[in-house]
Amino acid sequence: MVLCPVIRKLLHKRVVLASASPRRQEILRQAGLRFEVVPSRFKEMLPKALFPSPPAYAVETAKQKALEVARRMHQKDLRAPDVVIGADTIVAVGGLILEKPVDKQDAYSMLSRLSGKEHSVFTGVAIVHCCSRDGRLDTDVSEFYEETRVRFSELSEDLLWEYIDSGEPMDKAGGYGIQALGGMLVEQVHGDFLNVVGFPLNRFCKKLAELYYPSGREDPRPAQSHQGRGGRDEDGGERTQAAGPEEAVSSRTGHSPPPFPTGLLELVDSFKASKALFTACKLKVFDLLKDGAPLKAVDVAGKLGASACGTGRLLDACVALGFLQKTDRGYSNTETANLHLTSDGAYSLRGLVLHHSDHPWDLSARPESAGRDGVDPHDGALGERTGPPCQASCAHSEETRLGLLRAMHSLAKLTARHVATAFDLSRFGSACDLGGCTGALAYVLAREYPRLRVTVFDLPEVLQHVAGFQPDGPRTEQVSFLPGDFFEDSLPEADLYVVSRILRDWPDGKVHELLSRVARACKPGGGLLLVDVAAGPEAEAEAEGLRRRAGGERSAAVYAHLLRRLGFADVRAAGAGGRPLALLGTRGAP
Ligand SMILES: O=c1[nH]cc([C@@H]2O[C@H](COP(=O)(O)OP(=O)(O)OP(=O)(O)O)[C@@H](O)[C@H]2O)c(=O)[nH]1
Repeated sequence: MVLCPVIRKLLHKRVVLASASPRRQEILRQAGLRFEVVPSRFKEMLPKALFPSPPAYAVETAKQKALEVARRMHQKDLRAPDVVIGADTIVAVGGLILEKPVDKQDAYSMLSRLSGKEHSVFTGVAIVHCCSRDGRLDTDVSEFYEETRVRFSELSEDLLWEYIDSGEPMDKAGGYGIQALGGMLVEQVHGDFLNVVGFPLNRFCKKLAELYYPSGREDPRPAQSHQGRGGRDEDGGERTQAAGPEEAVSSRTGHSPPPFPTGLLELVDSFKASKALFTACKLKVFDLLKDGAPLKAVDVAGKLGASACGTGRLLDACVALGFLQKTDRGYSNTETANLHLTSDGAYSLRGLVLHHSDHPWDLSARPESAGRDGVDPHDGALGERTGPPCQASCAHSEETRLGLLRAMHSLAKLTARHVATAFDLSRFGSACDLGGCTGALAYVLAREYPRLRVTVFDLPEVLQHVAGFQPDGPRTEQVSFLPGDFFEDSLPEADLYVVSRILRDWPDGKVHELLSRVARACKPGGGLLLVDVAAGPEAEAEAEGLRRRAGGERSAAVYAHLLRRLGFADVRAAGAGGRPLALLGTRGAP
């Protein structure tokens, strides 16, 4: 079947994943689904002998997991989510069903049973559409399963025990994790790999497509049957009620709707997601949940002096965004939140988030830029506009400038080591970081290259604040600060010029002017390190479109082309965390 973009169909629904499996959460999150996680309390103890086949068992377990969550959530708030997804993964070998091992000995007997043989991995999935009406919960279950066949090599006793002692088998069906160490055991996989990991994403999308893009206009929904009448869908799955996707209604009334405004709705949705993050940071939710025991929504509300209901919604939104986790004991921070969203985390980005929240337009513009010589960094980035009215006032206030410095400092600190090590810069003896602000990158460059002397060149009104941002530990003599304007003054002499995170909001003309000045100042054999490029070909295209609309990064290809035109040769790109990060060009002979 032809796949359609289906995940977006769930973006505007409240979706709950009834699973504690981190793998399922990751697979679905990476597919772009937004959801809350409410692990099911359903005990996986259905009598296996009653099922005609192993997948029938997996499907029923998945369904019971999802229904348990739907009912519990409905009972709690008299409001069920729109969709609950449940899944169950099992291994079937020689008529036996293997689930998660209960102890090491159990893991040993499972793995030795699988050694040198082929087995099947089945994941049953239930998609439960819920509707609370007059205090009653109506559910509509669609279900399916996927099979993947996996062949193991012959496993030596030593390998078996070494693997078991790694601890990996314990929370995995069949006692192995194909995505990690367990991959060593596997000789052949026939079918969907993600199905083995715990969630058959491809089949899930096809199922959603069946539900949300019904084929014929006359009878838009796939043939369905109802619970109690023993109906089965084409996968052998039981359906309790017809699914209710919106297209079905419009087809029945004969009304043909306009094209679905996906981009617009996604924009609204991402605004809501950002808003939840901004609000939680402002209210210091992550500070509150740091280190301590998990807290219930009412307790968080009490400490914040906010309403329990609103706080609960905010916390659930943070769970869906991956910043909080929710268990029976309450809410607690995820690793990401501890590291980046608390006020005093070593890599805190809270300042950046707060600045984004208060000054969405001047975030990346340099603090001094607005109003200077009538140059507006957003010119071009936002068409003919001469600058947002908010900019003059917010960019001039001292408090705003400090907030912006804090934001830029935290971001530079977070990425500095990646930037400093993206290329081998040991051939350079001196560097000049243009607009290097608080010196966050300069200090890391100095630490990585003990021979390198780094000058931070920035406006006097910026440099007057840098004392408050000096790094911990011994001050390095390698770093010095020089006041100046890189558009007006001669650039300090250096073997390497660094242009990091300052170009994104400038119009093309200003970018060209600055890089031309760098090219003129750079000696043959000298370098230009340019940081802040958009990721990947798709992201590049998107970045170009987005940048034209609202400012932002340019693609690596655009910058590389410009650097070559300006006389830089051997322009190379390097990335970090799977996305492009920086370009290094070497100045050729003029
Ligand atoms: O190769 C791999 N095979 C299986 C897994 C993981 O194994 C578990 C299967 O257990 P189950 O389906 O019962 O799910 P739980 O983890 O108990 O979570 P629920 O709350 O949904 O019941 C599953 O986590 C797979 O991801 C694996 O990681 N690799």
